[in-house]
Amino acid sequence: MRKPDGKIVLLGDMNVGKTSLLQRYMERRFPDTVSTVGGAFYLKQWRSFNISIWDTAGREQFHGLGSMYCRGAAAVILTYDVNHPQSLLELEDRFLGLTETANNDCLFAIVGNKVDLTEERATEGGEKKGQASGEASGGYVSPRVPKQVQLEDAMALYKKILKYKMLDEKDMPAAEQMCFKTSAKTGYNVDLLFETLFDMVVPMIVRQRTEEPSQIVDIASCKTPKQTRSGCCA
Ligand SMILES: Nc1nc2c(ncn2[C@@H]2O[C@H](COP(=O)(O)OP(=O)(O)OP(=O)(O)O)[C@@H](O)[C@H]2O)c(=O)[nH]1
Ligand SMILES: [Mg+2]
Repeated sequence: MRKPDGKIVLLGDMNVGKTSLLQRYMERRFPDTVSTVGGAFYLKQWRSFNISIWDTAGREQFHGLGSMYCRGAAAVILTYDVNHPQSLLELEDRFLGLTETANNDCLFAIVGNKVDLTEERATEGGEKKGQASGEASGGYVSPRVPKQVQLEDAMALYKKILKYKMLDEKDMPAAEQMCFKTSAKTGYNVDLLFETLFDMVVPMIVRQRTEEPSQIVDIASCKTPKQTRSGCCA
């Protein structure tokens, strides 16, 4: 197997849909998933390049492995569930620190998954119009307007990450370009997410390749240093 040319890593809390996003993209389906143990990767050929996409476990007990998976990453997909604001906060508190091992010019995408549920809930909310807010249903009090994460919150986190990484906003893709709302269930924006990143990662791979040879010293072409009379190198 040829060594992958670039690496993309999915990070985020358990249950946000990392595995589902990857399976939706790679296998074009939305199968039942089990909570990931450790990590797993897919290889995607994009143009003439091989890109590995790593799925990681969000469960706390596997947290220590995260920085290992991020080693040498060209891009990290920080995933949250749009219906669980806490999962966005976790990205900053728990997952951002794991990206220290990624490449210096690593790209960050912030992805709010499960948008299909917000649409469902909005429709349900509309149907129940007229009911008292927070009305008890079978003992469970459901708020009329569910708390959802807004895209602006994700964009604010993106800008915070650039500051934290001491990256100049001018040199990096804009927040609007790097914050996505997706649904692994319907496939909404899933291709856009992965393929936007592939297109951004490819020039990084090419740049890396052109920079690398200049660091290699060609011993054969090195001239033998002239000897001075005293025997020291000139
Ligand atoms: N409605 C809906 N459900 C989703 C979506 N994505 C994932 N799910 C469901 O959410 C649950 C968790 O999905 P996973 O993909 O296993 O989550 P994960 O982030 O990989 O979780 P860990 O492996 O534990 O870190 C599963 O029941 C999925 O079917 C989505 O876009 N919409
Ligand atoms: Mg998983």
